[in-house]
Amino acid sequence: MSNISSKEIIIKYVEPKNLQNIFKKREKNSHKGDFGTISIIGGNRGMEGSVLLAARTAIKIGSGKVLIGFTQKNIPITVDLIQPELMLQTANQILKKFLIKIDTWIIGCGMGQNNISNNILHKALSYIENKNIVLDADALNIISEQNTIYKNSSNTIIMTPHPSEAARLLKCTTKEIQSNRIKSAKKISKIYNSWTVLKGFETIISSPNGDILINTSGNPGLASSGTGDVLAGMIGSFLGQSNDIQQAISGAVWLHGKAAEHLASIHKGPIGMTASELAEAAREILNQHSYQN
Ligand SMILES: NC(=O)C1=CN([C@@H]2O[C@H](COP(=O)(O)OP(=O)(O)OC[C@H]3O[C@@H](n4cnc5c(N)ncnc54)[C@H](O)[C@@H]3O)[C@@H](O)[C@H]2O)[C@@H](O)CC1
Ligand SMILES: Nc1ncnc2c1ncn2[C@@H]1O[C@H](COP(=O)(O)OP(=O)(O)O)[C@@H](O)[C@H]1O
Repeated sequence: MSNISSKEIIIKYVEPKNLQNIFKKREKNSHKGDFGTISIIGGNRGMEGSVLLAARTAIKIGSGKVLIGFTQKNIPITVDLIQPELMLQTANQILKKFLIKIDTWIIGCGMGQNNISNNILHKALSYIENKNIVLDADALNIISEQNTIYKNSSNTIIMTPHPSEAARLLKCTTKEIQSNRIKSAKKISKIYNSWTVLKGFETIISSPNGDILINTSGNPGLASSGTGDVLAGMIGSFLGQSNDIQQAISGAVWLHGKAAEHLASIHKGPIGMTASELAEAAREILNQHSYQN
């Protein structure tokens, strides 16, 4: 990785040559159990698209099995006709029936901040043990109001705030976050004992102990609804496929940006690029990089 030293920190940049635990060929005798069982919790009324985007992405970039747990009383749809591979449940059913089968959780996409989502987040964070949990969107908004929510967790927590969500977590303004993005990401990691992915132009990744990686792939085509859900799906999917947490997170962030660059190169962006197209492009680039030699 290329290093740029400043007085206090060494900044490293995400580079594909350092992502070999993620971009790799599959063993000939592999089976779906090798590639993770992911559950995505969220999708309140009117925001079902958010979990669908994350889940469709996770399966497209290689997860073995993907379940959605809607934060609603009943499932709003019984099958996703675009991606019928997905298993659809309510969040409560997932926590009751599938808890020990799931190795990676993504919680928060379109989850809302009502009683049901609050209750589900509390349950999930107290029931899940020794797993990877990606906390996105409304999970972060809820936590920012009640930050004692997961004290002493045995789980590895990955927080993926955009600048305004980061501002809510740190109780400051979005402008303050943007004026020192590295410091903000490190601070979130320290306070919440988490990996932090501070999204936006040049996404910052901070490890729980404050090591920093910066990603430079991407373009303004990503400034569009649902691209964050796609990123959450990618991070969760790679976490389910590898034990290398740093590579799983940085690989997802890099691939997300690279997919946007690919779409722009074939004139499907940056203007009008959609989150759904991003997942398709990411699959193409992932296969190219994994099978290039
Ligand atoms: N299809 C769906 O159902 C979708 C649902 N979504 C859900 O909608 C809910 C609201 O999320 P939103 O993120 O829209 O609303 P928020 O109010 O959390 O944040 C939106 C605002 O954050 C600021 N912001 C974001 N990125 C920034 C950047 N890079 N630099 C500076 N400022 C930035 C901007 O002011 C922006 O208007 C969440 O539950 C989310 O998961 C979204 O994920 C979009 C897609
Ligand atoms: N100008 C930009 N350059 C690079 N990446 C961007 C840019 N704008 C947005 N992104 C990326 O797009 C994604 C947007 O995520 P988010 O704000 O959570 O969207 P949503 O809530 O609509 O899903 C993040 O990964 C962010 O880093």
